[in-house]
Amino acid sequence: MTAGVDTTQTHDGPAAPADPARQSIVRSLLRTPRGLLTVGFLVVLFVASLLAPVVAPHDPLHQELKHALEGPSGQYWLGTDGLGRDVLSRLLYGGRSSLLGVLEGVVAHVIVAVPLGIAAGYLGGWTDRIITRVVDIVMSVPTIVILLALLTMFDRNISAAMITLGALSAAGTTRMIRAAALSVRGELFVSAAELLGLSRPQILFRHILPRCRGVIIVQVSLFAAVALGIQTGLTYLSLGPPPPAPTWGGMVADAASSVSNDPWLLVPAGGLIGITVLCFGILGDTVRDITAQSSTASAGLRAPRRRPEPATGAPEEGALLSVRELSVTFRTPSGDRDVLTSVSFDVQPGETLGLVGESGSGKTVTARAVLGLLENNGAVAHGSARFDGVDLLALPRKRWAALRGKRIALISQEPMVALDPSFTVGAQLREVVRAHDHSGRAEAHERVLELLRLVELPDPEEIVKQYPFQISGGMAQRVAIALALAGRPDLLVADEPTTALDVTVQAEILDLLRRLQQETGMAIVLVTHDWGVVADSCSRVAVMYAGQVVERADVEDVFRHPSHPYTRALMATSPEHAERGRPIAAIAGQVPAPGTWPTGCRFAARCPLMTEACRREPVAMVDLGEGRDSRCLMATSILEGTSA
Ligand SMILES: Nc1ncnc2c1ncn2[C@@H]1O[C@H](COP(=O)(O)OP(=O)(O)OP(=O)(O)O)[C@@H](O)[C@H]1O
Repeated sequence: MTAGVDTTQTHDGPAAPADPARQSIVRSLLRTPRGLLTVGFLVVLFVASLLAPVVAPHDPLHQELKHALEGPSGQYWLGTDGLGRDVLSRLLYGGRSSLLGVLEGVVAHVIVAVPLGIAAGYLGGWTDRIITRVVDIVMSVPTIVILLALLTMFDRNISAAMITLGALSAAGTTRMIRAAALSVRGELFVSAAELLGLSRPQILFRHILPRCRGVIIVQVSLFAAVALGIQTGLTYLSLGPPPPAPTWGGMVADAASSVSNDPWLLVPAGGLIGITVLCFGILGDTVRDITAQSSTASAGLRAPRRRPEPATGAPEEGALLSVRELSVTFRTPSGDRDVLTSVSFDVQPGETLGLVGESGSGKTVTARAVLGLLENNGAVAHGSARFDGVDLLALPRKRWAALRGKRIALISQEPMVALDPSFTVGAQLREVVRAHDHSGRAEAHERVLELLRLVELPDPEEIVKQYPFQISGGMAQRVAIALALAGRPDLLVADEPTTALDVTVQAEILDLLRRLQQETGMAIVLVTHDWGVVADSCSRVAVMYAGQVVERADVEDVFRHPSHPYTRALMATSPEHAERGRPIAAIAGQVPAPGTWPTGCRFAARCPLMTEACRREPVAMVDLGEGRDSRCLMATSILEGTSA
């Protein structure tokens, strides 16, 4: 393996493409012709209405009966109404009350929907259940009946009606924002932020809210279109400001009454209302297209949250982390699936434990369950994970905050998804450093540079200014390691930290982890399927197969004498064990998927040593002494060499 890092290298892999979520929605909107056209139209309309006293060519109330019902002319650009009033001026003045009504409704809509939707989606649990029920009830309320009653009670107060409309219609928007927040909550950078010790308000304002802004803009635009339609309808029915005050709805009503004498009169008011409603709709659709990825949030399946049954089994003497009988269930569309059963292992301070196994064997689920980061549809059904004497699986959320990032940290396979693309590397590191050290800006900046030097990143002053998509995968993984080290953790969970990187960078990152471990004395749980990595980095290993640990031992023992046929087969498939000139062996068959596990040994169908006894009943872990365990009936004879 290569030691050290080429400090002249700035890119050790292709840079990731820019994340659309990072780009300003407004900028993207203005780049599309329809976005530019609709935004331009609405801005001109708002400004012209606001400046009506300055820009309107006539007094909107002034009557010139001799000019009644005239068509467009040099004097009256859009003609006159039945009382000889200038239509253009009335439209501009009418726009003030119509657009003000829309604005009032939109403000009420946002004030109600955004906090409720975000709270329901991000906080979940009871908050979500209560908000969802209230939303369901409000959605069944007939809004228009309430508006009509309100206008009768409050003497045609259109502002009260629009504010009520905004608040009542917020129910649907609350649902959409909830779904978006729920999906963002499941993203790895949010888990990583939680794990790095950031507080909930910090995560809410810095990570969740910006990600939901696309959905918010879409919903608000669509609501504005509806609000304008309703506002116009109410003024059409004379439920708004009384005549002669100009309103768009009132102008349509006037035009309708004289449509047989002058059909033109319907065109300016009707056309303007139609185009404005259309513009709000197109605006919403365009923003939806731009933020398609983030707005297609789905709530997903949720597993019942239940307190895991405590596991028996004493922790190993002096262990920093002691996982016992860990079982995890996922709720899937085809029913509940056990994905882990009775996983147990120990990690001593300062040591590296390798979790090894084929794809789908349950390594990542084990790591995430221990860290309290299971996806929404997953739940720990049984077991314990004692960290320094405290059972992590039984910890309430609040007490997790005291451990996350400070005593336990995570680095994942995809460094890019663990970094929020909306912020520079420096901003993200500073935020985490300040959360841990409670330091000032300057002090935090110094610590950030120190961390970047610690992970051997060249030119830290430059890197702090970069966004994650501007740096390479290898550099991003170093930043992720720096983030993890910010809280000076005792335990680092590294989930295949080099899988997404190219081979030379993999070696550098593993060297870096080893050096950091020697310097800081932290323990590491290293998830990998690479025996080379196990040999180089781990002191102990837990081999996983189909949701179980099938062998636990010191690394030297495993390499010298594997006691489980699966370990033997897995090692034989490792490129290091391939004989020159021969193809790398593969284990015949596949890991059985959760839900299809046999009653007996789960490896039986692929095992060369399988006997009838193996299929009969579940195989328990056999203690082979000297810290070795194996889930194989033949383990002793394999070690004694009496089995082939
Ligand atoms: N959210 C989920 N819902 C349902 N099943 C899941 C979920 N997450 C993981 N699983 C299942 O759990 C099993 C173990 O997955 P896990 O990701 O832990 O495997 P792994 O050993 O880490 O594999 P890899 O090396 O490919 O990452 C797999 O069968 C997987 O399909």
